[in-house]
Amino acid sequence: MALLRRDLLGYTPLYAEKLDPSLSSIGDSKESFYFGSLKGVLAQRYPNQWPSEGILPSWRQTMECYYKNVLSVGRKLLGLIALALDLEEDFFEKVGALNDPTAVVRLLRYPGEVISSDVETYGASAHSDYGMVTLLLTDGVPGLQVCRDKSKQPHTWEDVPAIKGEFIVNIGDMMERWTNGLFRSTLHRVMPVGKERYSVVFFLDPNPDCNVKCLESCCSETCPPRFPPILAGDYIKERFRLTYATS
Ligand SMILES: O=C(O)CCC(=O)C(=O)O
Ligand SMILES: [Fe+2]
Repeated sequence: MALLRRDLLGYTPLYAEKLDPSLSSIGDSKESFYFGSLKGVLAQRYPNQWPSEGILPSWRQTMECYYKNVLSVGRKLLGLIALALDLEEDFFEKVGALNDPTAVVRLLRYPGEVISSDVETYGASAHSDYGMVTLLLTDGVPGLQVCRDKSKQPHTWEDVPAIKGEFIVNIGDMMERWTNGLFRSTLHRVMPVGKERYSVVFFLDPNPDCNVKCLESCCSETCPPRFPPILAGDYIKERFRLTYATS
């Protein structure tokens, strides 16, 4: 397939990904199309894999327009998160996170029919997103569930309603590392509901060279950093390696 993912951009087939690597299922029951940066060093290093204009006229322009708009919402949201943490509004700009960020849109399709298998198959198995924040739109078909307290076993899952005109926002793992757990990343999953489902996800992750290090205001002698500093690029690479280990 011409658009099969290169550096994860383009098309990802059914079952290629397993968001919860501890499961023994063949993979998550969904297919997707990824695209990322439109300009800058990352765009040159990881070029998008667009379908030809002949096959999908105006599709690329529509997607690029969405990308620019959702990225500007994401930047604004991070400014508000910085203020909530008593930091300067442009903190995430200043530490280089938003200078050529790893910002990716993912178009997802979950098929309605589920393969019969002894092993439980999910649309998206339980996971938290890797980066700073995720902005999610769905077509209103249920399936998305969230676990409010991921430290408590067994996990309790709640349905997340889709509200027209609103984003569902997930905190990512790198935000959890930065804030020493003050902002906890959201454990979530997508259950198969026997109905086709579409969603559009925007992952806003730091530039790969950004050092994600516990904020001074979030640690003390009695509450030391729970995570060592890590380069965002190294962290994301390892998470992708585990997620696609079986593909
Ligand atoms: O499709 C959804 O509602 C969520 C997808 C998701 O969690 C992901 O791709 O990380
Ligand atoms: Fe997710």
